Amino acid sequence: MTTDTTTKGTTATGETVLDARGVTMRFGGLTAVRNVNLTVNSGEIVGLIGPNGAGKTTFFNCLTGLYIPTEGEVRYKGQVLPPKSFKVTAAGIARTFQNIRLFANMTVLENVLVGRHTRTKEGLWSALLRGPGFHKAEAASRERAMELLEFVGLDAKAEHLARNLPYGEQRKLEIARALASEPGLLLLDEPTAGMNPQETRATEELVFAIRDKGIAVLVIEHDMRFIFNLCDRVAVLVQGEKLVEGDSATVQGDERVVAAYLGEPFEDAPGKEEVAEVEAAEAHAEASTDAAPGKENDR
Ligand SMILES: Nc1ncnc2c1ncn2[C@@H]1O[C@H](COP(=O)(O)OP(=O)(O)OP(=O)(O)O)[C@@H](O)[C@H]1O
Repeated sequence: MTTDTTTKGTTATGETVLDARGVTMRFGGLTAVRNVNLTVNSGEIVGLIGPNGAGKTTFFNCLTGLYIPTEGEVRYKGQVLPPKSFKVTAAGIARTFQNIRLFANMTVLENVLVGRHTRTKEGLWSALLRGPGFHKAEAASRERAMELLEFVGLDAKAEHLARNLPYGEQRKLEIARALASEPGLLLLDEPTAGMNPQETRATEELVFAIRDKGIAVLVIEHDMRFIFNLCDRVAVLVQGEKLVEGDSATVQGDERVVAAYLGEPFEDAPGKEEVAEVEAAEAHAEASTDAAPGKENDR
């Protein structure tokens, strides 16, 4: 079923950042992801699309240590990933979630600082004793967090509570928090869900800017315009399997992708001829009813 028509995007620079091989995830009798291979190279933005329930988020969870794949292997820069999400983050993969997961009662800045914990060396005792090492590390973290907030356009709201941000800004904050772990690969799960067209456009620009900073991106999205504008390469999952992979034009023009989204016509669905036959029979029946004697009496 799997067809690879991979073409290299113009911005792809070669090094394989993510290499998922034969990833399968079963939940009891349900195979949510079946034997999926996917690579992301440095400098690339890769899209993962598919109808609802196709297995996209499950695949993301297999990449980020939230699930241990039933079969298969995931490598980041050549190293097999440990099956724990905090270790995956420490290795260099960060993600955002389909349902925003911020600390609602913390400030915008604090949320980003939380995202930096995998990159700070200062331990618990240092934090409790608040020695000079702690203060230095904290100052450096705050500076970096502010840079990231500026990057996503939220620096002016650093002291606002996360819960008071409009929805589109909460999504930006999630991205800033993910970037705080200084990843080499960023996974975005439906980053434009619930956004208006302007916010979606701004998110597109933000993802390009992230890629330009040397971070590879893998993105799940239902907004096809966003995906096809953005991605060097797009993989299509259908019922847990990779159906097609290629550049935007290849994927858009593939009849199997259209069929997967719109649904195949029923095998016995009426064709044009059958429809014409039925219409002719109905017209005939109507004409004979009009000409029937009882009809004249009704007038
Ligand atoms: N923890 C789980 N236990 C059992 N089944 C699950 C679990 N997580 C996902 N599934 C099932 O796996 C299949 C794939 O779900 P998944 O959420 O990965 O799809 P998706 O492509 O991300 O869908 P959507 O676009 O709607 O978010 C679905 O049938 C779903 O019900």
